[in-house]
Amino acid sequence: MIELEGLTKRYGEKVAVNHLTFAVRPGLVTGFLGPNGAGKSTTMRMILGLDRPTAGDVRIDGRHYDRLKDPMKYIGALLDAKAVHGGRSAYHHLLCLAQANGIPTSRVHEVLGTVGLTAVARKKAKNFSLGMGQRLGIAGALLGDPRILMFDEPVNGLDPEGIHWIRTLMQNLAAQGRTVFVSSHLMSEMALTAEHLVVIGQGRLLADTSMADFIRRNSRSYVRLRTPQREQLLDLLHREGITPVEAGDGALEVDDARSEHLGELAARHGIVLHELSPRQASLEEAFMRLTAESVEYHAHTGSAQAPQPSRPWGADWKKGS
Ligand SMILES: Nc1ncnc2c1ncn2[C@@H]1O[C@H](COP(=O)(O)OP(=O)(O)OP(=O)(O)O)[C@@H](O)[C@H]1O
Repeated sequence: MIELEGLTKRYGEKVAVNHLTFAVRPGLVTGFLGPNGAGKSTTMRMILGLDRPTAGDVRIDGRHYDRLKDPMKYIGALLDAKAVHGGRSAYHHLLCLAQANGIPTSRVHEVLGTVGLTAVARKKAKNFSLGMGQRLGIAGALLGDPRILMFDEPVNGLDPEGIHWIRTLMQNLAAQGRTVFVSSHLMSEMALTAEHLVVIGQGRLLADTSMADFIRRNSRSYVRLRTPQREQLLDLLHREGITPVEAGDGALEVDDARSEHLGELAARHGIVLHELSPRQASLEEAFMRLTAESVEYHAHTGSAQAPQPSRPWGADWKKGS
């Protein structure tokens, strides 16, 4: 279990992590989500005692990282896969780590097998592909057979096979009862991997919820309507007890409605429709809406920009679990 309490980190004027309080529980994969610059890496560095909190506290199984005897046996982490001495072979890299941390050599062979690097164990790490480097970093995290594992953006830049492998590995580690905490800025990836979600934006906690709950609340289906007779359509919908949402581009959205029903209703009242389309909001869209206000750098092209919220989704379930 990892427990954060009011964890805060300031760099001068910049508040990178702002009073974060949550717990990462064993037996499941917890996704740590946030847009670029949200404070995920800073939080993970504080968990590992690599950065000092400005305020607040973080404990690993009830203790501070620097109070852990043989910390690699409690918590294994992959923060930066490139942080390897390139001139060393995979085997020697892991052997050095094992010897420095009182871990038996037999574990080196075991973890090389687990991550599928046995055949290239004697090759120099500097010749490794991105995927092989990630696997080596993960082998290092697994070396002490820790109950807690933490991975910072482990699938960044990997091909689909590598992504699938890491996803399965994390789920297997959680199924063994371990605590698995993994950061990402991709909601779609987390939806396939994590059972629990912690979302942050500009260092602040935006959501701490089960994935099932997030999906249930955000699998919004709606019908999009566009008409040149907007006022008449609004009046008609209100008379029928239907409250549409303004889409921002002149269109109207009606939640949980059937397009046939709305189309027939408009036809009966002689209202022309230019659009009548059933839609399903994606989880990625829900995540972008949740974090829209806390994204540091927006793209300025319409297509790449986060959708403008027609209403603040997620506002009603912040921190709900
Ligand atoms: N050493 C530092 N000095 C000053 N500012 C920093 C430092 N480290 C991080 N920051 C700032 O703190 C904020 C959080 O950064 P952090 O790297 O933790 O975010 P992140 O969520 O991991 O982002 P990314 O997904 O881009 O890696 C950013 O605005 C960053 O510029």
